[in-house]
Amino acid sequence: MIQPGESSAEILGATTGVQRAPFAKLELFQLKRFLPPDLCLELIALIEQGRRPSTIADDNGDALFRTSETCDLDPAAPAVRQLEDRLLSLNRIDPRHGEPVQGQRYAVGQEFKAHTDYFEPGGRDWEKYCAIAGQRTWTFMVYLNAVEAGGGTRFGAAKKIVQPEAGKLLAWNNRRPDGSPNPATLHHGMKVRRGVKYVITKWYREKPWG
Ligand SMILES: O=C(O)CCC(=O)C(=O)O
Ligand SMILES: [Fe+2]
Repeated sequence: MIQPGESSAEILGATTGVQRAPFAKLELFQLKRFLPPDLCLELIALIEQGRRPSTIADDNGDALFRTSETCDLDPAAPAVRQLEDRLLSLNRIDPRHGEPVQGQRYAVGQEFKAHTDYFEPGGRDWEKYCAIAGQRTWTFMVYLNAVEAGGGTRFGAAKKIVQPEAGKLLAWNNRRPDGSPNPATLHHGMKVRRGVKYVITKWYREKPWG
C-alpha cells in the first residue's frame, strides 16, 4: 500500500507524456507542457507581485548559496487552484500532505547552489522543519518560462541538466525505496546568464502539513 504522502512511478506513468530519466538510483520524471502558456503567465504575474528574498533551511553560512527570490502563493488565487488540481490529477498525493505552493524568481547571476530538498535527519533544523509534518517525500517543480541563457537544473549524480521550458514539469522522489533520504537527488538551480527565470516549487510531506 502506498503511503498518503507518496506518489509513484506507476501513478505518474498513467499520464500520457510523462518520461522517466534513465537512472536507477534516482526516480526523476519530466512532463512537457504540463501547464498551458496562459496559466504560466498568470503565475509569473503573481510571483512578481509577492516576491521576497529566498531563505534556506540548514543554513551552511554561505550567503550566496541561494540568491533568488521566493513568493508564497495565495492558495485561494484561481491560478494556484488550477495548478493544484493539475498536480493532484498527476500525482494523486493527498493535498493535505502538500506544503503551500511557492514561486521562485532568478534574475541574471542568481542561483540555488547544489542542495537536496529533504532535511538532514538529526541536523540542526530537523526539529524546526520536520517535527509536525515529517520529512519531504516528493518534489514537483514547474518551469514557467524559457530562459535566454543559463538557469538549468543540474543533477550531478545523473549527469543531467534540465533546461527551463514554459510549462515543463520536473518531479522526483527525495527518498530511496527503503524510505531513507536519497543523496542522488542533489541538484543545483544554475545561474541565469540572460533573462529571468520563474519556477513553481511544490513539496510534499510524510504527514499532513500544519
Ligand atoms: O530553480 C531550480 O532549477 C531549482 C529550484 C530548487 O531546487 C528548489 O527551489 O528547491
Ligand atoms: Fe531544490
